[in-house]
Amino acid sequence: MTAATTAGIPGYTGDAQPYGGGDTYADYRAPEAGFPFAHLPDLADRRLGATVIAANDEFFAERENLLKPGRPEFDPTAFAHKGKVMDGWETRRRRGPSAEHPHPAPGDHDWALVRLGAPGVIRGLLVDTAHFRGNYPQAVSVEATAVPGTPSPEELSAADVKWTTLVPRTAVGGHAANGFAVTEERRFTHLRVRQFPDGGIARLRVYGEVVPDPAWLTALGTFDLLALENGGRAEDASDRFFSPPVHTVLPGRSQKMDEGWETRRRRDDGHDWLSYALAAQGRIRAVEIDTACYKGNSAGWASLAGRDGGSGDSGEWTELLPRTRLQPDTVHRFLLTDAPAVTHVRLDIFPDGGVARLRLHGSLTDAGARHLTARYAELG
Ligand SMILES: NC(=O)NC(NC(N)=O)C(=O)[O-]
Repeated sequence: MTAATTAGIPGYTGDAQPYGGGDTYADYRAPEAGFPFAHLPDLADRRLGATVIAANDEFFAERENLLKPGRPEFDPTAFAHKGKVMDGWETRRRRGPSAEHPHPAPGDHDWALVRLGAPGVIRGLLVDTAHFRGNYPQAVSVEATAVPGTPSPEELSAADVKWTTLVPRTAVGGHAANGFAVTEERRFTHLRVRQFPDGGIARLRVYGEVVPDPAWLTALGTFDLLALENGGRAEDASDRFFSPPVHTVLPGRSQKMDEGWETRRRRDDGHDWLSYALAAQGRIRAVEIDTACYKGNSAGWASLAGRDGGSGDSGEWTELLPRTRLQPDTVHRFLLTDAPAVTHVRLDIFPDGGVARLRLHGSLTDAGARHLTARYAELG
């Protein structure tokens, strides 16, 4: 069944049909228009260092599957000692206390604790029950908290930890993309996911905006002003055909071609581009343009421009790096002298192709540091 929920996001409930062969996603329930928050980074991305630090039960399938990249898969022939092999987090069936009371109590549930890879403001959640057709949870809830440092599961479970409810106990559907809009304007570090009374969830995605710790960035002094983990954002692009722009600001280097940003082959006389917001106003001193793994399809040339104060069509673009030849599968390094203070940059590539990473090493201006500090305080 499908019921309308908040923000026009469909709410799914009820079983999916038993798998009857063929395309395992043929009857998967998901909104055709996608989710209004799915363009945002996943704060629970393993590539940012997120992890499922604990769960009370993972009898059929391990909790870590919740954050695996990529789509959950289903092999109808795969069985192991514990039962059906499932690509998700799945707990055993709960039983009541006696023959007279064989069913779980109303409040019985399983839980998992998730540390976000980059703390931030959460705008939306996906509780994906793909392939859990008759063994998905009847309902789920999601809570969030902000605990500094690296708390243990025991510390997170302490009575004095304040949890904020993002999703109250809500019925979900089997083999469905159960999405929830979140309106809590707070910076969070950890989530607690509960499934009532038990069952399986394939993936958890936590879409939002990274809010870095200004004290850490100030202590660093010089850092990558564009890195997602530092609060940088890929805002818009001319093309996302093969892989998304956010890849260019992820940690580490690409190991495969699809781990960067690659546009389709242009058949006109135009060129592709990507626009970004820095963590805050800063001065860039060193630029890295990495075309790792793009050997026959690297961007041919690239230029970089910056503006101060606002994205969109306001403000003047200032050239930071003129149009420069790029080599395939190469880290290019450029030093900038006396670059102006900017809040946004634009990477233009000619005519098309791939860029794996863009790194903009520099420092926050005083105004940039003040902006970050104020936002950090405002978000509690
Ligand atoms: N057919 C099943 O999937 N059974 C059980 N689950 C697994 N993974 O075996 C269960 O109890 O939900």
